[in-house]
Amino acid sequence: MNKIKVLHVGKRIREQIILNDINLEFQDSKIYGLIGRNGSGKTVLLKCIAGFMKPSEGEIWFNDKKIGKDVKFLENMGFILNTPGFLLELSGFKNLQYLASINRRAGKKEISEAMELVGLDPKNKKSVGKYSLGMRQRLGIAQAIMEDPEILILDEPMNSLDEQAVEEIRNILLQLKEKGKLIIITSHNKEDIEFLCDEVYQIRQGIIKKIEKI
Ligand SMILES: Nc1ncnc2c1ncn2[C@@H]1O[C@H](COP(=O)(O)OP(=O)(O)OP(=O)(O)O)[C@@H](O)[C@H]1O
Repeated sequence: MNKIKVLHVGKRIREQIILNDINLEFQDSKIYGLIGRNGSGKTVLLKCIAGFMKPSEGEIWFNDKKIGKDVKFLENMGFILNTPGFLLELSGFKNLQYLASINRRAGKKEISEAMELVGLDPKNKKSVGKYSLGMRQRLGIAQAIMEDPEILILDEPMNSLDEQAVEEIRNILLQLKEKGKLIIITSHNKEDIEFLCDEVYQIRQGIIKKIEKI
């Protein structure tokens, strides 16, 4: 059973308070949504949870390990944060192979399966530079799931996707939840959040508030 605890987390960037006393708890088999205006701090919070950014105050725990102390980064995590940077001259498959060589947890089979799941052909030799935005976004999702992580942190995973793709990705996320994954997503699309998330939180002026779903 995985649990993430965010305890009294604050973040200041150059005297600006981005996050103020954030307290949250996340667990397996659930999808959590973060909403808020542009610049409200959603990405900063996700980066703190992942261990890519250090909170100014407070602690983040992954099970019995403190992020930034016992472990550098959240363990067993797949993520999309910012636009995924791919090597434009290589195919999608080669890009994922390159990224998989870092952790050595995903081989050719796992990469192909992740690509097929998001509707990309692993045999397609087209270079990523010639991919549409939607194809790149799908590749980003394939990269996040190829190592079969227990935790998924996805910053606007539906960006640039058309209606059909959004529907497909929604179903994939729901399947992953059924498999026991802990998923945190941000979205500007209310419908995605309503449809997908078990719990929704809004960040406003650094403060987080649980939104009761209608
Ligand atoms: N590395 C950084 N250096 C300076 N300021 C930053 C940095 N990262 C974020 N900020 C500032 O923190 C605030 C929150 O940014 P963040 O990216 O978390 O917003 P967001 O809610 O994800 O917005 P969006 O919906 O546009 O993605 C913004 O004012 C941003 O300018």
